[in-house]
Amino acid sequence: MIEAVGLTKRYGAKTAVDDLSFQVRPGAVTGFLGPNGSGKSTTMRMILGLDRPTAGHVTIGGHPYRSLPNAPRQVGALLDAKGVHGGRSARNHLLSLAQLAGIPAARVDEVLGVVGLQDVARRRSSGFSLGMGQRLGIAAALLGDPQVLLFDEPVNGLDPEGIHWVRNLMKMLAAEGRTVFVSSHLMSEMALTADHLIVIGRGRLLSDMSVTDFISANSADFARVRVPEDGPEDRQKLTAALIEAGGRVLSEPGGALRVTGLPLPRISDLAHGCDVRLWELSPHQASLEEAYMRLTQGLVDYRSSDDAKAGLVEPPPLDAYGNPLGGHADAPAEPVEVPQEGWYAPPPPAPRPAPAPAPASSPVAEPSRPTEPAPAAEPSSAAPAKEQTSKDPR
Ligand SMILES: Nc1ncnc2c1ncn2[C@@H]1O[C@H](COP(=O)(O)OP(=O)(O)OP(=O)(O)O)[C@@H](O)[C@H]1O
Repeated sequence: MIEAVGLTKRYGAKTAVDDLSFQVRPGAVTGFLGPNGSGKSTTMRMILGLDRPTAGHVTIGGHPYRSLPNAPRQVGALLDAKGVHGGRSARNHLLSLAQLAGIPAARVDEVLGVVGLQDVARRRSSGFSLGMGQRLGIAAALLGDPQVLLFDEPVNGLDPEGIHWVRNLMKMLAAEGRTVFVSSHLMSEMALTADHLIVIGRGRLLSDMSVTDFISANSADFARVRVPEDGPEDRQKLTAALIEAGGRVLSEPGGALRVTGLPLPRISDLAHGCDVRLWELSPHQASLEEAYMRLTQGLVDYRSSDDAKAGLVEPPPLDAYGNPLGGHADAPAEPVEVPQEGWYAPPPPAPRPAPAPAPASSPVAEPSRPTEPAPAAEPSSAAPAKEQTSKDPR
């Protein structure tokens, strides 16, 4: 087990890691997430004794890394796949590491086979592709058959087959009872690989929970509702009914409605009640990416948007019907568009006030949120996914 207590690292005036406490347990893949510059690599370096904490401490199996007897046999790590002597062959690189740690040469050939580099084992690593370099780094981490493994961005540069292979490898290592701690920016990959997540932002702990709990704590389920394309007035009628019943309605690309705050049977009954046929009524859960974006939206140091404050503006307060307080209750019930650029994450579930008696006039849809950042398409969405691009200018 890895245990950090009050771990802090300052570089001059910059606090890279700020009072971080967490445990990484054996038998599970623990994902380590955070925006660029949030302190993931610094934390990993402190775990491995490569950086000295300014305050706090971190141990592996109860000992600081530097006090572990024969550490390479207990802990394996991939921090930087490029940290290889390019003039050496893959085999010689591993052989030199093995000799330093008293690991037999036979193990070198074994791990070369595990990562699929046996055919290029005698080639100089300077000619390796990014993906081959990653495989060599993973081979080095596995060399001592360690119980604790740390991987910093292990799927960087890998093709889909390679990503699939890394995913299965991580899961297999965890299933063998090892501690697997892996950082990544690929949310879709983390959703498939990790059991548990530790999320940091600006060096601080934001979340430490299972993937499932993380998604449900940071996002809300929603229903997708589609009416026949030849019935715009039906769509409007249904939207008004859904809002009046306390639902929140957004318009998706392709004409579907995204509804939160109402269970599926209730939506079905409301459609039946206003005589509107449905072509689709399906349950959806926000993706890990959407939940992650929502949690970290205020803590991104490097953002590609021209407007650094995009997405940080709170929407105006709503009444029980989703109307802006002081808004126009008699405006037509038109659903607001799901934002089309950047990313969109539905809000976490929040208790709604008890609905007041329905006013005679038709309520309006929830107010537009022009400053809310726009959508990461959720897998089954009609629109193609649009990923947020965060750029680290370093
Ligand atoms: N040696 C150093 N000297 C000064 N500042 C540093 C040093 N190492 C890291 N930092 C700063 O500490 C912060 C955290 O950096 P770190 O590399 O740990 O983040 P990260 O989460 O791994 O980022 P990324 O996802 O981009 O790899 C950044 O602001 C970085 O510029």
